[in-house]
Amino acid sequence: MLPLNAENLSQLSGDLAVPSYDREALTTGIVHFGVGGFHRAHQAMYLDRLMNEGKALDWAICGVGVMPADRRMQQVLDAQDGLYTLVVKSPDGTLDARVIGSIKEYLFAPDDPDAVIEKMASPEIRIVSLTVTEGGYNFNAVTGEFMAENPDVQHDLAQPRSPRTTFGLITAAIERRRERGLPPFTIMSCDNIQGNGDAARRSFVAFAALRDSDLAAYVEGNVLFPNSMVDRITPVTTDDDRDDVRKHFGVDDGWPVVCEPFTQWALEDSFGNGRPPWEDSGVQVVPDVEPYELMKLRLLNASHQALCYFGYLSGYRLVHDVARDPAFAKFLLAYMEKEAEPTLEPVPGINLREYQHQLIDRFSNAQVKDTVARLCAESSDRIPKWLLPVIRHNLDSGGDIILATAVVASWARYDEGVDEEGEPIEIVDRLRDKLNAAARRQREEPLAFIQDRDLFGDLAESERFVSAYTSVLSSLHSRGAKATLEALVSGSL
Ligand SMILES: NC(=O)c1ccc[n+]([C@@H]2O[C@H](COP(=O)([O-])OP(=O)(O)OC[C@H]3O[C@@H](n4cnc5c(N)ncnc54)[C@H](O)[C@@H]3O)[C@@H](O)[C@H]2O)c1
Ligand SMILES: O=P(O)(O)OC[C@@H](O)[C@@H](O)[C@H](O)[C@H](O)CO
Repeated sequence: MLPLNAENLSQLSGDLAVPSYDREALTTGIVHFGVGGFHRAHQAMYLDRLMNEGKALDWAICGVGVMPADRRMQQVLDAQDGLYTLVVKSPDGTLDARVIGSIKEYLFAPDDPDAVIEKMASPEIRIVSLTVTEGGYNFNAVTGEFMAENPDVQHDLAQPRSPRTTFGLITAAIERRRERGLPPFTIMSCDNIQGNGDAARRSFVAFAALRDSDLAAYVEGNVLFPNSMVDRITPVTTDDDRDDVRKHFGVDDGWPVVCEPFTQWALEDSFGNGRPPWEDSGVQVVPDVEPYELMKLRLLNASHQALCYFGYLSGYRLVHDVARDPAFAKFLLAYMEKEAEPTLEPVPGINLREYQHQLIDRFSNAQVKDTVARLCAESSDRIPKWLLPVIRHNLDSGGDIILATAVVASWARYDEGVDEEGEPIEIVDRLRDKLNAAARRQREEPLAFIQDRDLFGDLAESERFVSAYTSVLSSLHSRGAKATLEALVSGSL
């Protein structure tokens, strides 16, 4: 079995496409924080497309990991010269696989933060991009305020020369470039947050302001933060995925990526120091990304939350099994059509009804094997950003709220940490202890879960919301998830 690395590329099977460009000749133009599955299925893939056409050869990526768990990515990518296999899985079982070559280097920040700062301070770096999860921006989802009390942020403020966080590292590089008379890089967020560029700007300016006001003014006035909508369902890589790559392509890849065929990226053209010709690789470069973002977050991402807790409590563990259950498909379509769509503006070039049905098809792709567990993780970073805005909008406009509210109640039921068979549920959430403690009180105090103002703001003061929420929660307790979902679909709840 051939290990995947630069030396072995020429010996790989003909079924596996490999970079047609000279990787030795690439120069690095982008530093990317959070090299996980998604970045490797999306941005790195778009750049690899360009490079295969002889373009963007000065925009190779230097990956950066800041979390302890990222050491594994460093080890794998170092051993593989930055190469990995991207396997695109169609619903009919067709595999389209290629080795992606656009990541040239990888730095693990905890080993040498200064090397990361120095890399970003070098003139050839013109973009710093991010997929550091919704929680990575460190703002309160209700107030939007940067959470200065975060101990890692406090560490970086006390020791600005050896920072730990994305904010500390990137801000130090902005300062160093400024001292050297170099123009700043653009900071490009690719996370699932509404106004992700604006949110990144707020967080970076707020962090800089905690250091000094002049630095904050410099970031605010000189660094550009394009907004973007990014989309491609990319599950967590499994050992079966590694085995499949060995079996089908005869190559030993320590960390391949599997994803669906669909991919979309709508991006604002707001770059201060150059950019690759993204539009030549299928990226939609648009003047205003907001309609695309709201469509994607409120239809796709919020539907993921709509299916995951009800799905888990109904005994499902794989997303396609949930989406193929007719009661679930009806529930998701009803949520999208009756509650999410009325909150959206028209989206240029997109028929929203077709988009909704296409989502059910995408969720139903059995080859991708996305897990319900992936969607249930870090809910406290997702529900307030994707679903609660739909509820608030409809409370203000007098629109329907029962289905979106039911999703919140299903999250509260899930966070009790025990399923309908009495088996433990493993809650993965940085707020797990607090959420679990509140959810465990709710059989006696039905509002316990939603009284957390950091997550729900003043929603628990809305009579209409509380009435819908308590009736669904009570049904979840008395009838269980599947019967509750069926009652919601039939309109009897
Ligand atoms: N997986 C998808 O289907 C998908 C699709 C569209 C967008 N996204 C976006 O990409 C993000 C990452 O998804 P993924 O599937 O690659 O996940 P992943 O777990 O494979 O990778 C996440 C990366 O972010 C890093 N990270 C997490 N918290 C961080 C923090 N506080 N500071 C710095 N780095 C941090 C992790 O260490 C890791 O490198 C999502 O949260 C989402 O915003 C994902
Ligand atoms: O990865 P997250 O945390 O943004 O959210 C979980 C999923 O909803 C998300 O990953 C989707 O699969 C993705 O946004 C599809 O493009």
